[in-house]
Amino acid sequence: MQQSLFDTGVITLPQAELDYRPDFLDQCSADGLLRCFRDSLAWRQDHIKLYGKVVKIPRLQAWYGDAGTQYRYSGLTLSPEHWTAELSALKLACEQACGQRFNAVLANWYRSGDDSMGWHSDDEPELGRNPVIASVSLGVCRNLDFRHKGTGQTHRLPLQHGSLLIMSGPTQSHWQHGIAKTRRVIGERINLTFRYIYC
Ligand SMILES: O=C(O)CCC(=O)C(=O)O
Ligand SMILES: [Fe+2]
Repeated sequence: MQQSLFDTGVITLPQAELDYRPDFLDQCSADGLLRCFRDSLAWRQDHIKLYGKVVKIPRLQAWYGDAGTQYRYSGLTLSPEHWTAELSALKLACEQACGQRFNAVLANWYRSGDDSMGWHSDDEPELGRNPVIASVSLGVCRNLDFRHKGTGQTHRLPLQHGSLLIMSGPTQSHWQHGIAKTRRVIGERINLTFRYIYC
């Protein structure tokens, strides 16, 4: 872990609090965690209902957390798997970087440029007001796009292997974010968003 108290990367957008730390993990730790999470997490192919049709979510996901932390998303409810040693260690590093506790993590595995995540805000009631979300990226660089709900302003943030993005304050109230598909032939990426769920 390479971050220090002075190594901050604030991104200035209206009505958002974003702090991007590209060097959160050293190369060797990031490589090891990518392999470890890909091979050992309880990946699932979930389905959601979209305009009355059941469709595959365009990525694999896994939900880990303390007992009682449930993940609700588009009519889907996931119960948490038990923390693994590697996830717990990464959670601790995120807690130290953010100065706050987390009790759950959503892992997303984008197997290729064909996998994506649609526009959304992490604003479910169980996250509380102005949630702090710590997002760790491993694998190929993908763009996280932001779109302001009122003005339509957009901002593109490439998320590097081993980076940490902290979203906090009013970000989720005023902005949506998503990962677009890309036609470039690219490899895989795993993203982990650590959250605090009120339950
Ligand atoms: O893959 C990413 O960087 C975004 C993940 C995300 O927005 C989420 O898990 O809510
Ligand atoms: Fe999100």
